[in-house]
Amino acid sequence: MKPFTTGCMRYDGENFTILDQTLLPHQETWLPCHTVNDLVVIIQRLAIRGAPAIGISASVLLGLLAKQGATQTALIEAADELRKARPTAVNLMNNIDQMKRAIIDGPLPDAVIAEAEKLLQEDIELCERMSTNGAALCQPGDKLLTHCNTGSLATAGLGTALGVISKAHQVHSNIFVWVDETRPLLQGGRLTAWECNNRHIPHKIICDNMAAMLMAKGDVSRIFVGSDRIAANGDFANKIGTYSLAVLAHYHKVPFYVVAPQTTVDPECASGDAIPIELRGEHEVKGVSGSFGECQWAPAQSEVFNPAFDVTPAKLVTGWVLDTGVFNQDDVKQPNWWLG
Ligand SMILES: CSC[C@H]1O[C@H](OP(=O)(O)O)[C@H](O)[C@@H]1O
Repeated sequence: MKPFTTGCMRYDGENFTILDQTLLPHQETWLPCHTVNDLVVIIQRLAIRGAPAIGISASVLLGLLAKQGATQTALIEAADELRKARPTAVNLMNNIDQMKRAIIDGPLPDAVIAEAEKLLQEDIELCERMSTNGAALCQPGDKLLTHCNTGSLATAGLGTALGVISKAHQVHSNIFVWVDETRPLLQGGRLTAWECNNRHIPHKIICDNMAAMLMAKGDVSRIFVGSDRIAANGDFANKIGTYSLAVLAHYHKVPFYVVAPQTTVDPECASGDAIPIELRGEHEVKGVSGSFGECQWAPAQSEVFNPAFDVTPAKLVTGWVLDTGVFNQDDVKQPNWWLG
């Protein structure tokens, strides 16, 4: 496998390492990833997160295991184990299923390594295309708003929604973005803010509960969010808090766009009702832990509900920005709309 570097993972020809996103923005630590168990733990504690990024990381590890001489049986077992690491982001399952076809069809190891390299390069190209498609929707002086993190920490390329915002910043003057901090794990306030600073994109971090007031004041031109799984009818799952943002946008007539590669569409999901929603640990809601310290502020005896995602119905979406084009509510009523 050829050496590569992305915003969140790298392979130098010897070692596969992954940037520990739980420690950003104050600490940049690259974690060694040698085994399936290494990667499952890294994915489940969100050291790597973001639908395309977790799919690519699993594909790369399978390519490296094949390079090291793993048998077809061992590779299939590894693929099945990785496929279960998180339940909502369909890119993980799609990537693993493509890798399994290469493992079965062979020849080993070349076909498996080639498939992993193809998926990596494909995601880079998909990011470029959807970012360009989305930036064309923006105007000079736009005040954009985004939720969670959807940049190079969540993909192998420029990003999805943050890719659009980055491209808009490159092609239009005076682009500004409100960055939802995104409770409970602060992917926006920690990771998107870090990426905006790296990309010199003017921005301000807001608490999630401040978006409504900004829309009421007319201070939000349009909203771009990512997705972990898009159903065939256009409903989509994304980080918790996306649905409430969509309801607010609908009420305040702010254009609301979901940005994703076509690999995030799940034809097997007829509607958002069929998308599995990951429930996570109570410690994430009751306090914080990371490079910024450890504090559990909530009463220990209190119980918690911590869904990692929610589902936004298609009727609240202005447009679906994919690498294959920008689709409206009439488009998503057609079969296979996502293919363009
Ligand atoms: C470009 S996919 C990013 C997507 O993934 C995030 O969830 P998590 O941080 O739990 O992996 C969030 O839903 C983003 O929109």
